[in-house]
Amino acid sequence: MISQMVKLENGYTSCYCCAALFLLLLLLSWHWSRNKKTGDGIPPGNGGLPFVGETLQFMAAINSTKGVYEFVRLRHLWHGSCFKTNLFGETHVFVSSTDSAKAILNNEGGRFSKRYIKSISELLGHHSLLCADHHHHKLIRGRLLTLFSTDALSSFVQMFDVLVLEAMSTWPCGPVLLIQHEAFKLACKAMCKMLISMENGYELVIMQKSIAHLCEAMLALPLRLPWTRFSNGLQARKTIMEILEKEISERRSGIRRTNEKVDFLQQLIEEDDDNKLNDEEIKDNILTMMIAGQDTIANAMTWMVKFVDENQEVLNTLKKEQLQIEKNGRTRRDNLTLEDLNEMQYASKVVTEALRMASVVQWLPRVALQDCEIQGFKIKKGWNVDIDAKFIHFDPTIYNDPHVFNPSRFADEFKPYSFLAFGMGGRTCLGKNMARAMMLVFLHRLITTYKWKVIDSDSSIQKWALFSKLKSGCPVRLTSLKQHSN
Ligand code: HEM
Repeated sequence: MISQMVKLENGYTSCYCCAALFLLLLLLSWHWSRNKKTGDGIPPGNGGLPFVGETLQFMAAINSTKGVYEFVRLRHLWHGSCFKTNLFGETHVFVSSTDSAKAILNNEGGRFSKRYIKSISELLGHHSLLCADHHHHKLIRGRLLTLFSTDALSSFVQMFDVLVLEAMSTWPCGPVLLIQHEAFKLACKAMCKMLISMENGYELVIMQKSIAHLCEAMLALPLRLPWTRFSNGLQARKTIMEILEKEISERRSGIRRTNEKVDFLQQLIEEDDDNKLNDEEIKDNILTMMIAGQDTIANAMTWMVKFVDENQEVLNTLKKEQLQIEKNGRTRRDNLTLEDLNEMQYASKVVTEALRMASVVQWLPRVALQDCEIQGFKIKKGWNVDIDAKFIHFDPTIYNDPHVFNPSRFADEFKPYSFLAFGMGGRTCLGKNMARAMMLVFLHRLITTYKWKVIDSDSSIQKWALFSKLKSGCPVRLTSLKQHSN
């Protein structure tokens, strides 16, 4: 009995000791990092706990409705415009001046290269344009660039307009409609059609679901247990890879032929250049373009609808322009063209302002390839350097009243490297013209077909979202303009 009590007591004592030791470590680490002087030229910041750094706080932000950027925003408040932290066992420095953005984005391959956290590169694949090292990236980007020609954009605009009109013809007036959901379906359809000519049916539904799971897993802890988000993401990648593999082999064997050789997959398969991409590279990059071009665009469109709804003056100016374009005749009968989009001067500024304020991609991840200095701080080789696009987009020294939605601010030239929604330099978004075109088509059809009201003004952010995403999904009630005018 006594020996049992002694055992129990010993058990309690060791528990207390462990807890006390843990608390002590926590306090020491907190105290050390808070009081750390920056006399050594290293950016200020909290190193966090031994081994895990500030990963737990980062994950807590991802799992909150303030969104992952809250982690970054708070540290800017505590430490200033450039700070250092430790995430997933690696050092990250967040930089936020246009000069540092210029130096880093223009120096691709010299002192800096791109680097995503490991979980992202595993989900996208090692040949993905987004994750490839400098040399490999140059080769793949060269191949993919040819797919994004003006001719391709021109036919994409008409195809996307058809999809938008088709979708809108099913939208109910009266009941609540979630813009986020509709925009995601539209973007998914457009990307699947453009990339692999997949238009309808079961496989498209599987594709939509898999892409959603993959996006959710991007920021998850890379735990391979069967029930984790990360494992679900890996499973989704496997499903997409299998669909692509089947598609490639059917096309190669002649079982399936796309009538028009317009889709991206067919163009990549048929290339007969010495430097053509192999099947693994093709699959990883088709997947990359699907991911790069869906959640981003769906979120950007959703924020745009919210911002415009909240700014009646903008809405009125926009309506005037778009109804005039419609009145000019073409868009009632035919599909929108690239030329029509070029006439949308004000709408184009609305799109740019929505992209600035939404800052869908919040920072641009790079890695330092050698010791260097940024914003007056020493950066060591191997550190991750994240260019904080959102901070720059809301910097009051660059944009007056940055929290006001004011498309007219883009009537003037803007400061170089102050608009980073699509990045800049050698890694600029390949689909940026496509994305802008999609937003213009969507805006034109929405404005000229409906009156709408957003019925939930909540700006909370969706948990676990890689790209800034509205939790509410932007619910709207639509009234048809056409019924009124008929
Ligand atoms: C509103 C929608 C979009 C936004 C905000 C956006 C934003 C971005 C950003 C910030 C980057 C990374 C730049 C960097 O790290 O320096 C990027 C890269 C990329 N985006 Fe987009 N994007 C959008 C739509 C699209 C679309 C529709 C496609 C078409 C398939 C696309 C394809 C790509 C590709 C392939 C890359 C990798 C470029 C490279 O590393 O060379 N994006 N995008």
